[in-house]
Amino acid sequence: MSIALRVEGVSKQYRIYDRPSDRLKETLTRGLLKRHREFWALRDVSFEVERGTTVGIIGPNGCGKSTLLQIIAGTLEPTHGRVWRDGRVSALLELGAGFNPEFTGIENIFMSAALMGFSRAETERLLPAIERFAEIGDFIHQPVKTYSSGMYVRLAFAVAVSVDPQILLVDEALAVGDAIFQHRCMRRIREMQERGTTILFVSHDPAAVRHLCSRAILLNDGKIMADGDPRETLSVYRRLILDREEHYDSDQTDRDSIAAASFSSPSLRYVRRHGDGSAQIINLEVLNSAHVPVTVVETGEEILIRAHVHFNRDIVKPVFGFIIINRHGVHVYGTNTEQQGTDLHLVRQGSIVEVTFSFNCWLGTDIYSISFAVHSSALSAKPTAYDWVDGAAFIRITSPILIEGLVNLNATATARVISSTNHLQAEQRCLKTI
Ligand SMILES: Nc1ncnc2c1ncn2[C@@H]1O[C@H](COP(=O)(O)OP(=O)(O)OP(=O)(O)O)[C@@H](O)[C@H]1O
Repeated sequence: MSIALRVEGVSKQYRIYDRPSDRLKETLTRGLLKRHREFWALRDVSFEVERGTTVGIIGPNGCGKSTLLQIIAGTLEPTHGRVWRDGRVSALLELGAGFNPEFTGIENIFMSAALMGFSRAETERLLPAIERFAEIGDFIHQPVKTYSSGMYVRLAFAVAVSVDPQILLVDEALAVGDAIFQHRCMRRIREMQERGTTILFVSHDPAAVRHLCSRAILLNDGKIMADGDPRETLSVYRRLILDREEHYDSDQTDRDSIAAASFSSPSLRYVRRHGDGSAQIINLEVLNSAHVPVTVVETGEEILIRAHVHFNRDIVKPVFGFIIINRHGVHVYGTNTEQQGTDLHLVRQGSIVEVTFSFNCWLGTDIYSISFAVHSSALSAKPTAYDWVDGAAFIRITSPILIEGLVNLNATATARVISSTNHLQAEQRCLKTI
């Protein structure tokens, strides 16, 4: 087992001052007049992380997650203990951490890269990829204090993933990005997992922890309360929350994180696309039963996925299909015209084909992207994608009731009392007599 990261007996003490003037008084009296209370945000935290694994860090507000991540990133000194890391660490910390608000986006990129040991020439080579990933246009030349939180996190994430780190630390700031960006981030995180990057992922989103992490650590009051399989750790977390009688539980957190993600109108400009160009998907819409475009759909509602495809050459038996993908890259449902027995024998060059799939959308609550493709038959000797667009549209599924899991199986429930206490006592008396 190769270790990428070791946290040894880390504790962090903060000094709490009730008023700003108390700090001044204490400084002026060189500490003779003690005006602070001591507060331990972390107490004797130790763990190791195996190289190439993804570990989730969860816990209630104020339990020390961000403090721990900052100490691992090296931006905060522990009061006791130490951290050993093997390889370049790049961190997407809480909003506000990391960038200088007065510097422009470009200046902050150079500053962050320099802190990670990159030369100016190396950073210049990274710039186009960072700009492309962040996609904040000319704002990259403006001071970051003028950025919205979404733009800030786009730039911070773009920098964090473009420097090819061996260890990536991600604080939950990702929830701020819009749906398109969240999908892009999740895809990039998965690519990095495949390349063997070690990832520490702080999140309040149980679904994200379940899908991304092979292990989860629960922090509570600055101490490790559980460490192991994500499902087991999440269930300890759920019990903790219930015990504390807080106003939310982890399912609510699921819903909060979905609600927090603002929705952008879909645009084919922003998506991943491939194909040999024999046909071109011109547009894709999600419509409700009244044929009105929608981005928010209630689970079970009838929807139509409608695309218009232009043909640049004659094509025999083109197949049109879609896949619905959740935030974690899980293909939740997909079908195509070949499977549905809808056959267009020959489509002539210059034609535009309208394709419509309609169904009742029994998905669980989440944000989904829709990939749409036109391709040759899966049975053909050399299957070819004519045009394939990932993230062609985005929908958010809502539900009036809580739904656990990926799909809504629309269960019904019945319950009835089949034995009253009196019957039970009578039965017990009979049993004793026997
Ligand atoms: N600079 C500071 N000075 C004093 N106390 C601090 C400071 N930074 C954090 N704390 C306290 O330390 C504790 C842990 O904070 P931290 O931000 O690490 O928690 P967290 O688990 O990330 O919380 P959240 O889920 O709300 O982001 C909190 O009680 C917080 O108020």
